[in-house]
Amino acid sequence: MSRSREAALTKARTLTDALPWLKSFAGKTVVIKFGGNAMVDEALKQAFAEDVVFLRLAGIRPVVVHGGGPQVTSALDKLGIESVFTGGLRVTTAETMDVVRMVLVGQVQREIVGLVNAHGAYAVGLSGEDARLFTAERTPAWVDGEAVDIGLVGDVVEVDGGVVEGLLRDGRIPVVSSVARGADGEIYNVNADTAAAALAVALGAEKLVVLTDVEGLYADWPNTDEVVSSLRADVLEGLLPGLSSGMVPKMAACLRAVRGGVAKAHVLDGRVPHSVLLEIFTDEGIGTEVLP
Ligand SMILES: Nc1ncnc2c1ncn2[C@@H]1O[C@H](COP(=O)(O)OP(=O)(O)O)[C@@H](O)[C@H]1O
Ligand SMILES: CC(=O)N[C@@H](CCC(=O)OP(=O)(O)O)C(=O)O
Repeated sequence: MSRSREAALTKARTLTDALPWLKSFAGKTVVIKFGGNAMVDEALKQAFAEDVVFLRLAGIRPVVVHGGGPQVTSALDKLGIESVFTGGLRVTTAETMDVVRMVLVGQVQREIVGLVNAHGAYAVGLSGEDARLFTAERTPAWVDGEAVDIGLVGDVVEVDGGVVEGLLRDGRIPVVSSVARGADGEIYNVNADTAAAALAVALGAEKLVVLTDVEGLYADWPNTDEVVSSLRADVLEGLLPGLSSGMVPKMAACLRAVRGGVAKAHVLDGRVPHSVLLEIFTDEGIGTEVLP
């Protein structure tokens, strides 16, 4: 067989290999959390935008929930405000909250919307405050079994997904920031992994995909030799109290998603270009999957 014919066949096989996945995900909702640390490279950001547009054109309903922790930290640095994290969550004063809202909704969300819309009229940005998408309740951080007050940090206690459902019905790609109104009228800073899980549950999503800046959950952090490729909710629940910082909200979000009816949650390496497409349309065992 000629070399060009062989190359053509390989390409065709790559496309037909995706067929079973295209069939099983058609019409399904997939919530993707785009992490702040996976968001620092221009080429990766563009690859991510291509992936969500690809999903949409393949008949899947992608919903993006974005982070932006590193971007918030750098804005606070410029203002001379120190960033403090407790149990993986940012200690949030009223002054910090103003910056969080400005950076997440006004900067990071706008940038993702722009990247996606380079491909067509798809992305619509929303804050969790819009149409009361999220209602939050002030939450402490938990350190060694003790509750520690961390200011205006909220957990999502109610989701009104109507606005997102409406956008999906119109063929749009919702891009959601993790800022939420409290039932008390206060505005809260919600960790983006937590917000993504709450939204995935409320929308009855098929899958929650969490992009980050490591290969997945390392079995023996800070040793990075072994990535846990698959774990069940009950096992994860046992591991959670022993996990360190950044992974705590992430793995707790995966647990919340699968316990809330999402078929599978996945932590992926956002540094790998097109990791979302690889996860959804191929058999590659990448990252860490969490099953109910
Ligand atoms: N067991 C673990 N496996 C992988 N990463 C871990 C683990 N424990 C802590 N981490 C840290 O968690 C970080 C990811 O969390 P975070 O920085 O909040 O990510 P993101 O900005 O993507 O939400 C990793 O970069 C790593 O430093
Ligand atoms: C309460 C809390 O910690 N909120 C986060 C919200 C952004 C976020 O979660 O961004 P990443 O996903 O990039 O970490 C923060 O202020 O950094």
